[in-house]
Amino acid sequence: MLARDLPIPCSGAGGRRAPAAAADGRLAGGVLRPPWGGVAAGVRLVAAARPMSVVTAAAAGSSWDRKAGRSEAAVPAAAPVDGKDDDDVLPVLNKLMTSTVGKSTNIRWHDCPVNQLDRQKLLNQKGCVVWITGLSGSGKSTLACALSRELHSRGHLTYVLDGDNLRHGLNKDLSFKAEDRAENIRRVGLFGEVAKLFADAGLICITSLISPYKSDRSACRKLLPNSSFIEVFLNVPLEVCEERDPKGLYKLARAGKIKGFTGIDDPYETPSDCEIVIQCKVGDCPSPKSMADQVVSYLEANGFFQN
Ligand SMILES: Nc1ncnc2c1ncn2[C@@H]1O[C@H](COP(=O)(O)OS(=O)(=O)O)[C@@H](OP(=O)(O)O)[C@H]1O
Ligand SMILES: Nc1ncnc2c1ncn2[C@@H]1O[C@H](COP(=O)(O)OP(=O)(O)O)[C@@H](O)[C@H]1O
Repeated sequence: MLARDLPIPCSGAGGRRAPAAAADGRLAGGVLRPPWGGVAAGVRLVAAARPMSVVTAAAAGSSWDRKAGRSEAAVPAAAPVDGKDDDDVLPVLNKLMTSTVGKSTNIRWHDCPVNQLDRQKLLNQKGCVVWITGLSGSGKSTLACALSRELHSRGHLTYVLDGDNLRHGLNKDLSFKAEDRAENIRRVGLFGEVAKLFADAGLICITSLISPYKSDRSACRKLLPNSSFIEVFLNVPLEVCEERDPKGLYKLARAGKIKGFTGIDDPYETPSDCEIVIQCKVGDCPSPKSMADQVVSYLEANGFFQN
């Protein structure tokens, strides 16, 4: 089969450069192709900036650090292609552009011409993650729902990822041991597995998980672009949560029937660098609506409702 007959993927490493994207440089890392779809003679193959750990371009002698790959267009370049026929060149280029990420070998990142900025313009908002953390019973789910209702009524697209709900599906294989809690958080936030994907889609993603460990929360924060991780600490005293005890879990934990319950015989590490603290005292707790308004004000003041 001739190279010109090969299907052209969305864009990126193997794709045709879309005129609009080429004009504003968005696909600066894509392969420049002549109209018939081959690789233009003399054009150096440049890998698009994308999150991958190591590019297995052994022949080109390059490796690619994940962080560097994200911030600038690294160039694990192909050998010069001059003088080669399409049929010889494309398989070589394809091989050079595959990578190994974790246990996934020979994979390739595909960029599409519609990017996060385009989606944000469409939605008239900036994608972000509002990460609500606090003890069981502190009101995380209530705040998440109130916030999403408030934002929805103002015309903003949101999606709620609730710890309890996720444990009904995606995370149902995980217990409450420290390593499983960490994995729970990792799937939702770390490596952008879920929350980051939603933020990248341009949505205001609201997560409500106990997320008791600082290290797990800050690992999630590091993954998201500057300022798009907004940590909201529901600072509700244990005695208030225990008094509420809507699921009867504190009672069971106190009776020793649930082991490793957060706040009872498992730690909750209080956030020290969060964007928003919602304070609740015994007998004096803001209403769900006013908690939601506090978050909305933050988003407004920090430009999340502009594209
Ligand atoms: N041992 C133990 N400790 C804490 N919580 C427990 C435990 N066992 C079950 N549950 C119920 O699970 C909900 C918390 O799930 P999360 O995914 O948010 O927890 S974590 O972030 O992984 O720590 C939590 O829901 P919320 O009350 O909504 O926080 C509890 O209902
Ligand atoms: N701001 C609030 N004031 C009074 N009660 C609240 C408030 N927020 C939540 N609650 C109540 O506290 C209990 C726990 O709330 P929930 O949202 O399920 O907490 P979490 O998701 O943190 O476990 C529920 O019975 C809820 O109605």
